[in-house]
Amino acid sequence: MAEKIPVTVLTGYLGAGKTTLLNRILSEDHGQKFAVIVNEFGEIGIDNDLVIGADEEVFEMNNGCICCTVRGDLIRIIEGLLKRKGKFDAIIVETTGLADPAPVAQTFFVDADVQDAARLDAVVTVADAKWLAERLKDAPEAKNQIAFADVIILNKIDLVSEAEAQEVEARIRAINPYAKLHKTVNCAVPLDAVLGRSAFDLERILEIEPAFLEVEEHHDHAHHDHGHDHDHHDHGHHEHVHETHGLKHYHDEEMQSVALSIDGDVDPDKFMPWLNDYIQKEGASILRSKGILALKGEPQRFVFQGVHMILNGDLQREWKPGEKRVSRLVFIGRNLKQDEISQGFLACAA
Ligand SMILES: Nc1nc2c(ncn2[C@@H]2O[C@H](COP(=O)(O)OP(=O)(O)OP(=O)(O)O)[C@@H](O)[C@H]2O)c(=O)[nH]1
Repeated sequence: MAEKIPVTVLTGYLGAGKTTLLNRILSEDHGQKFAVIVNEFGEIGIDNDLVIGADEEVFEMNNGCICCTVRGDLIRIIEGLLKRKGKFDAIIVETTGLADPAPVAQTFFVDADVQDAARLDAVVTVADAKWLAERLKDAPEAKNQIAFADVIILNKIDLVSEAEAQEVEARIRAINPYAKLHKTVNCAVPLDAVLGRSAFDLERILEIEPAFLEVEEHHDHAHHDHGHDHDHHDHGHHEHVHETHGLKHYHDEEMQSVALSIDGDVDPDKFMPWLNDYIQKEGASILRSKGILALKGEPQRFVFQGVHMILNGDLQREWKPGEKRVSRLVFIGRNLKQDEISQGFLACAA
């Protein structure tokens, strides 16, 4: 039988550094050809544009709720890829920061065609050394991502003290004592630390999730009410738990995204102060912000990203001839003031 294509699932909470790691993998001189599948939260495909070489083999899945639709989508995309077998040495799936990695990992164990041709190589979780401890308190997905990891990249070590780094590592170890852990700045790890691990250990996952392989037989993805037991628990912070295929998925209902787009340029003298002020003021509830903007009079695209109050942005490549100059922005966070954000941004139009 032909060798199965290895699949690496890249997960990690919002802003931890998944795209940074992905770009590192893709830009290294490895002589391999990867297919990249990106799932994102928010309505506008910004992540896709931030991935190096995004012009070629990047497949996007734009679903809010990964647990309900992703498996069908993922299976469809992977089946398409597998038909082109021989063209790829490996597949990398980057999940949204809010994803529970379980249903993604499940795909490789429950769909017969996928199972025949592809194997899950490893779940790689990028964790933000500065924010992980907070997220473990309020975001159940963050905990699941750690629990499911075969490899943990404890990133942004530059933002914490030695003692804080040890503390966060201890918290990780309390959840997942087995994963290989690398402490990094900008996800600087050797490629073989994340790829070709043959590390996804089903035995261990079954210890965490005994129901992992219990799947409903006649699952109909086209049908909206497809037999999930929506099991609502009130733990005080509006999380709810889906019992899907015998497996629990957590959702955080306070988490929202606001995606905005201006058909044209923004005025940098208005936009920059607005963005900086707003992020300083509301950064506690804005987990993640990103944008690609056309600044008036500027031939290059301005790209910014933020995690809470920390923002960074720079001019990247030029707008291509024929490429439409649009200004797009996404904020992801808790209890966002949608109207305020929208009015503030629209007022920056040039
Ligand atoms: N200080 C510091 N910043 C980092 C490090 N790694 C990444 N960043 C920055 O953190 C921000 C988020 O990084 P991304 O790689 O986009 O994170 P992500 O996990 O892909 O984010 P989402 O796709 O929104 O979930 C960017 O502004 C990076 O430049 C690091 O080690 N130290």
